[in-house]
Amino acid sequence: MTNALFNLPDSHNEPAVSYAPGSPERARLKAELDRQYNQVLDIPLIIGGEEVRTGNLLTAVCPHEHGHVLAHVHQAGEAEIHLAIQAALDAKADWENTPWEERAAIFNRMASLISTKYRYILNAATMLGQSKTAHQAEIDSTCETADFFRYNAKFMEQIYRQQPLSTDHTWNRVHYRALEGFVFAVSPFNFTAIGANLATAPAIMGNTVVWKPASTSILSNYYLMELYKEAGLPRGVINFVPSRGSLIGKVVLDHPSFAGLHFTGSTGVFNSMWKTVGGNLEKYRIYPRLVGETGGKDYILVHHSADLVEAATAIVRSSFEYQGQKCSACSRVYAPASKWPQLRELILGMMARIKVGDVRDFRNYMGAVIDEASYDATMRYIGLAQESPEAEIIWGGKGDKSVGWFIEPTIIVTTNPKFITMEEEIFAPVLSVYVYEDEKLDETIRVLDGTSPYALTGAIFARNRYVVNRLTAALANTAGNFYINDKCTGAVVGHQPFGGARASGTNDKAGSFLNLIRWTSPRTIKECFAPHRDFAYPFMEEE
Ligand SMILES: NC(=O)c1ccc[n+]([C@@H]2O[C@H](COP(=O)([O-])OP(=O)(O)OC[C@H]3O[C@@H](n4cnc5c(N)ncnc54)[C@H](O)[C@@H]3O)[C@@H](O)[C@H]2O)c1
Ligand SMILES: N[C@@H](CCC=O)C(=O)O
Repeated sequence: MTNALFNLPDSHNEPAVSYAPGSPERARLKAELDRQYNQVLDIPLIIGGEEVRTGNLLTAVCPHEHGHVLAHVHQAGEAEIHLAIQAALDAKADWENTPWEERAAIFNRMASLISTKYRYILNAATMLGQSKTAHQAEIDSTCETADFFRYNAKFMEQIYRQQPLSTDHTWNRVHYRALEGFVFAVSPFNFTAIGANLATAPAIMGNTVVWKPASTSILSNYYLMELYKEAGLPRGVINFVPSRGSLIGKVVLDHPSFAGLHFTGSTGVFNSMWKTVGGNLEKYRIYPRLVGETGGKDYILVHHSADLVEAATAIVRSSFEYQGQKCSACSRVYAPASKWPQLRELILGMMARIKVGDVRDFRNYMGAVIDEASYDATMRYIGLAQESPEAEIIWGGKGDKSVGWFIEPTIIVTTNPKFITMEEEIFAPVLSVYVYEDEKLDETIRVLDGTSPYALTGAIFARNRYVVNRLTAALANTAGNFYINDKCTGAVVGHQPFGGARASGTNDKAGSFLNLIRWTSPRTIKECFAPHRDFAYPFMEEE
């Protein structure tokens, strides 16, 4: 429809439900958990709106009960990947020419469906398939996902309103085109909301997408596709292509119409894709946009002026919520020697209250890690700490993978600030602590800055304002998301644009207009109302 300049509904953040004992929401979530636990889905590819079954199947299981199958998932081969690319290209013209307010309406409907019918479906799928507790599922698959949809519609509107100056005789306009080609979205297992945002952020800007979800978050990601369909997203705009990463990466990145990569995952995978793109440059029609948010080795630095209860709370929450499997999770702490005995006691007091187990039991604070590879890798790191004279495990340290991939929340204290667990991303419930001499704060800042290649999130705890100011300046390049007297996890869409630098990614800030800018190729249009009629300059006729 034309002949009106529409205003979008105001954006707001979806309020989280508490699932308190006896609440109707808790009863509905439990019922949905039972429904999904007691069925085995057959999950197809979705290409151009059609379900495609290849018969080449992977199983999706509960990480906390790995013998329990949730779904059989059809995997794409080379032929289906080509079909998905073609479906995205076929859908492109209609979608990019759809008026922006129509696209925004679909996104607002997606958000409304999440806050009502799909809240329980997505939360249950995220709990069962990714082993999140009810609270962690709620803030991810409901709140953050709905927030991405509502706010991205608003950010699109903001971008489109950015227009250049004009004069009496010229009208200058910027036309925010979609990219010429299709976008490849590749998502990690750990946030349902990230899977949602990686595919839909390019889509709201008029692009069509080939989406490769992680094999270990397939259940919730499949329900997202159901939601998009129910909200009226046209066929072919997002094509759902579960597949082996290395296969789909090779086929897609080889295609001349590949126009952009929207990736979140490990640094190694992103680096390898970037290299492949570099080697293929001459094949492409355009320079592809490469957006990748990658690994982290996030820290909390405690100053002796800090409130220790607040610091201990932040350390425990950001290290162990969702089993430490947030890219933002705290995995190294720098604690002042003068306060370490009290801080340690406070932390251990909280640890004693943490229960680990099946997430359907709402008393558990933690579930299992995502798969056997993660379990084995984490236990190897714990083994290194057990054997080292430089490290002492002061909490946890054991694992049991007989039923689920369970690892005790583990705290290592090391005398070596560059001990391997202070340096490498483990992506599991393992926290390392280095105790520094209070008077060596400057040296500790330098060590912190130079210890790990990552720069995603970091937090400081101090009440001395001069110290807050000094640390904020000195640690400027150590984190793309920096927190003062708060935990280093839990960025909220529209409030804390999210992304890191160094080896943590391209810092294109999910949850802000900065990310959406990457999915448009602006065209400047100058129209002249009084074109010149004589080519000559005035001084050409006389000296
Ligand atoms: N910075 C952020 O915002 C952010 C957010 C979430 C997770 N992460 C990071 O993600 C990682 C954990 O997630 P993960 O284990 O799912 O990451 P991963 O890198 O193993 O996988 C990410 C995705 O890439 C796919 N993939 C793997 N190889 C591929 C290839 N050659 N071509 C194309 N796709 C390929 C995987 O199948 C998956 O879908 C951690 O490093 C974490 O820090 C970062
Ligand atoms: N945005 C989330 C982390 C996403 C990565 O896994 C947070 O801020 O905790």
